Amino acid sequence: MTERDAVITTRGLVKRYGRTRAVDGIDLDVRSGDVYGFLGANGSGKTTTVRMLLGLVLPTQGEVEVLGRRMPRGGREVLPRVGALIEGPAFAGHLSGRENLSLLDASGPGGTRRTRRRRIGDVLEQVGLGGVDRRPVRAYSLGMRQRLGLAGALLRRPELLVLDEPTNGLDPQGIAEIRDLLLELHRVGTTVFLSSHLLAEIEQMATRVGVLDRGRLVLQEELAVLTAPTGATVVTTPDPAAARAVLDGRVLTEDGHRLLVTAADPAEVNARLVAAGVPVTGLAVHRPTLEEVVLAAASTSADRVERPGQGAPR
Ligand SMILES: Nc1ncnc2c1ncn2[C@@H]1O[C@H](COP(=O)(O)OP(=O)(O)OP(=O)(O)O)[C@@H](O)[C@H]1O
Repeated sequence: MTERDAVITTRGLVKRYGRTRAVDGIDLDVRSGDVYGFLGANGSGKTTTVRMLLGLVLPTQGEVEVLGRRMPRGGREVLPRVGALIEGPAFAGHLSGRENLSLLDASGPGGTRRTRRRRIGDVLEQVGLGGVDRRPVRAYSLGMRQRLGLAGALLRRPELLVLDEPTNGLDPQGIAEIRDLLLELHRVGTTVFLSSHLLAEIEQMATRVGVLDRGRLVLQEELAVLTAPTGATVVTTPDPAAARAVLDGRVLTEDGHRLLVTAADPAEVNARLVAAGVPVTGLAVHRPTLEEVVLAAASTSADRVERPGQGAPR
């Protein structure tokens, strides 16, 4: 793969609050075209990191570079090119979504007045709030506020989106819509930095993953590399004992009718079993799931990030 431009780089980034090391020496490497999934349990330091990236919190130690500029010094130049959504975006409750976006655009740098109306209309449509844009924000659900926050992040058509738990408060349909929207923005060239405590969300969206565990980055790698074939084949058979006899010593694990076999080529395993008269009902190249990878990297963090079908580990 060719080296893509660095979009976010941190070196030895630390944030201490009294005796708490909220962020403990992390080296982030986010490149142009990534959907970077920043995975960590609640309290692992994601929000503190995001705030430092945007120059909202000063690091205790270490360096941050965003779009080639040191932060927070380069903020005036960099921030107009970045769309950000951080926990619980603040809006004026008595104003409509459209009015809030208008205020937001007028107060920040780079929001040309001439194009404001059109840009606001576009982003409200994009996040699915086109029909309710005149309702006061105090009548919005949490999910609608989250969408409005995302609309605010998109107003300047940013090169980089930095989103802290963007699907918080959304129902499954809302989550799927935001996922599709982010993937579409990524497709047209936006780099996305996405923090989440949801393994499934990161696995579905990210091209590159960073795992934060109690302030430390315990894993950072392309998702495709993390979940690359392991060189084993998963065989499903109604007669595991017979399969085990035929495959003589190559069975790594057996789980009911499912065997994990040392063999990179499922066809070869199939041919041997079928030749010996052992029925085969399923064959697949084995790949680890993100959950397994996270577990191997740091058991403590995997215990604490939320897996599919679990409640939030607070
Ligand atoms: N302003 C602050 N003062 C003191 N401690 C703080 C402050 N902000 C964060 N912390 C502490 O730093 C640690 C990391 O918090 P942070 O909010 O960054 O985690 P997080 O991964 O974003 O979690 P969540 O998803 O719950 O927000 C926590 O122990 C938190 O209590």
